[in-house]
Amino acid sequence: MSPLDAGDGQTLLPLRVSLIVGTRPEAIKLAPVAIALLAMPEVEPMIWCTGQHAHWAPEMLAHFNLEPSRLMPPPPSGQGLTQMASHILTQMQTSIQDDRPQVMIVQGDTLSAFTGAVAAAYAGLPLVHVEAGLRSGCRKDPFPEEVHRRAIAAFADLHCAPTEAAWQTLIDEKLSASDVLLSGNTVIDALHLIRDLVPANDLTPASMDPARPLIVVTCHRRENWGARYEAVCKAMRQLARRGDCEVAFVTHPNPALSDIARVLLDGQPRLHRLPPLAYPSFMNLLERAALVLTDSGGIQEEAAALGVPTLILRDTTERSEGVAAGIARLVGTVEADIVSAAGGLLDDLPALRASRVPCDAYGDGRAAHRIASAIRERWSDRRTPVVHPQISDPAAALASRLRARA
Ligand SMILES: CC(=O)N[C@H]1[C@@H](OP(=O)(O)OP(=O)(O)OC[C@H]2O[C@@H](n3ccc(=O)[nH]c3=O)[C@H](O)[C@@H]2O)O[C@H](CO)[C@@H](O)[C@@H]1O
Repeated sequence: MSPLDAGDGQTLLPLRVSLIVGTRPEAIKLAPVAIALLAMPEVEPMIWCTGQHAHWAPEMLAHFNLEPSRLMPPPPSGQGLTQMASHILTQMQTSIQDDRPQVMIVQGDTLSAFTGAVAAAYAGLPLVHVEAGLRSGCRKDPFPEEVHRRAIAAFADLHCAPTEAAWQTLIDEKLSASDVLLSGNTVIDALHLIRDLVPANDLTPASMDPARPLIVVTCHRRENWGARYEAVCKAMRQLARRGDCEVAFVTHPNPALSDIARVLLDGQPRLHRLPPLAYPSFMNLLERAALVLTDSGGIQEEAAALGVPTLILRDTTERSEGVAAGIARLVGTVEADIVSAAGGLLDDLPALRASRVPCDAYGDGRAAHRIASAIRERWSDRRTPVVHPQISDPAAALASRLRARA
């Protein structure tokens, strides 16, 4: 029987599923799900870019040979969370009216994920939450992600937990086990896919000595803006001055950060301020790192999968698996603490290199397949039959025309 055949001679249209992509990490983490759904003839995936990262999100999708089916107009720049949310929510309503999805998917904890969940609830549509069940334990950190995660859990019908701990969190929050899927994190699928799709791309600055251990740094979370960000930059300056390592500080285009970065990072011989990198290039850099310092969620997961020891530039993490496995450690954002933690590791390079053991706590690279299969199984009955135009009785039609002439 064809996947488009209902079995009683009736032809069914594919299930229309919209994937909400707002930011760079959502594009990376939903690309494998879109690819898995595209491989299913019973499903018609549609990627909606909300305009939150208007330029970055489509660019990241392109690395996976994916194109958005809808580009919403970005929220006007310089707006606060409330105005941005209301702009995206209005766009979401128009998109639902025009494209008539039958299931919606959101990922993680961004503003786009949150507004997508609200829009699905208002439209009465089933909602899938990818990367469900992460909790930092502190409602205001990271902000606003932690409140978004908790709110999305209240709207979702299928919760795709990336790890056993996340699965247990959702069960402890009294969700029915039949609505919680232990899928694994799709970022691990993305990492494998990108290695297959794009040739390795080495963007190391010529001034970087490949013989020295490489430290990769990213820092841009909202709660680290201001004095904390300055402290991180100053710590990197101190580490670079040791002269026995190369520091690649991959920056974020937010002017509130890039201005500070330029002032505090430039002019140091072993400290390299790099612009945001394309996903394949960033993965290439991460693979070569001896140590990573980051406040990013996705990078904690990717570094663990690659076995790169990680110092987390935050006071809490919702990704406790890496810490439990010993591949990651929370160091916060106090300058002296960062220098002492990273310096201690660099002082014993053989031990640092020996600790480079890939950790599979975040998934096995098959998360997207599990999620796509669960969606197909759960909501195939929402597919609508093809409506054929009425075939009229030719004799009756002729009789009626003759009657009309008479
Ligand atoms: C701490 C936190 O709340 N983080 C949330 C945030 O992501 P997260 O903190 O991961 O967001 P980032 O902006 O750091 O993006 C990380 C991703 O971008 C890639 N990268 C990074 C730098 C670069 O130059 N080029 C590049 O491609 C990394 O490989 C990684 O895959 O939104 C995600 C999407 O909902 C959620 O899963 C995370 O929980």
